[in-house]
Amino acid sequence: MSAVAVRHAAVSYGGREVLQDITLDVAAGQVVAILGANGSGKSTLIRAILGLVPLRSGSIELFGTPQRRFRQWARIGYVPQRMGAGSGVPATVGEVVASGRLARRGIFRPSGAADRAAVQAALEDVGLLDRIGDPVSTLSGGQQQRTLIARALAGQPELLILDEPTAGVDAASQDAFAGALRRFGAAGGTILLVAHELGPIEPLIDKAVVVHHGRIAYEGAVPEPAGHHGDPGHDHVHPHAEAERPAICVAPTDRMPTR
Ligand SMILES: Nc1ncnc2c1ncn2[C@@H]1O[C@H](COP(=O)(O)OP(=O)(O)OP(=O)(O)O)[C@@H](O)[C@H]1O
Repeated sequence: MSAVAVRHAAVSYGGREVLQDITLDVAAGQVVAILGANGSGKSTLIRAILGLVPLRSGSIELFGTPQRRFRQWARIGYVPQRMGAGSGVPATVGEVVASGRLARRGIFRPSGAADRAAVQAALEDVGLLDRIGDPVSTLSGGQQQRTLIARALAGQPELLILDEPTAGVDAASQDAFAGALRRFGAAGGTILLVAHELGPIEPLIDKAVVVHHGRIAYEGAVPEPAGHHGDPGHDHVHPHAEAERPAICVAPTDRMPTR
């Protein structure tokens, strides 16, 4: 079964078409990365899947249910593009992560042992359990981002949707993040993420989808970033899994090949 099934979806902002004819499947248990240049429509696609922006045409199903009838939002954990939780909110790390339990337990029921255990497990997973009582504002940007990932994990979702979760974060946070995703995937979780640079999560990716000017330009194995690999000084420190991998543009500086 598909966790996410998008069919011929189009999205417009104020009459300007931003996504056109998007068809995409994320199978249960799959790890799918959405790549593409700035402004290509990646975040809009994620927001459409989450029901945050309306479709102009086409359809989306979540776990086999048409999105407009889907109510089981606790099955989905969402990590937004930028940290908002630390800016001006005097909450502790533990409180932010505990807010990820709300959809699961209902807002009027006090948190119980299961909630506290889930919060602790999620913080341990991202390597921040020792910061549980600290104000979020005292954490680094990467640690704040890990807090948001822990918040999503604490809800024990089946599908994690992440929008550029590691953009600009330090290497330690990237590694902690990759470890948490690896464990989530190994336990059967489904992951859909927008990424600019895959970094340590590249080995986890089952399918890459490149969005270009609002359309899906490529779907398949993780592409080589065009324009860097061929450089004479390029340092080949990572293994190449297959002899032939498609070279396609994923960075804003890359140019699409003309067809
Ligand atoms: N709320 C909005 N209203 C109007 N236009 C928008 C809105 N959000 C995004 N856009 C436009 O839609 C296009 C796609 O934006 P989107 O954020 O989906 O791209 P992206 O691929 O996620 O880019 P980035 O990598 O910079 O986040 C851009 O041209 C953007 O300016």
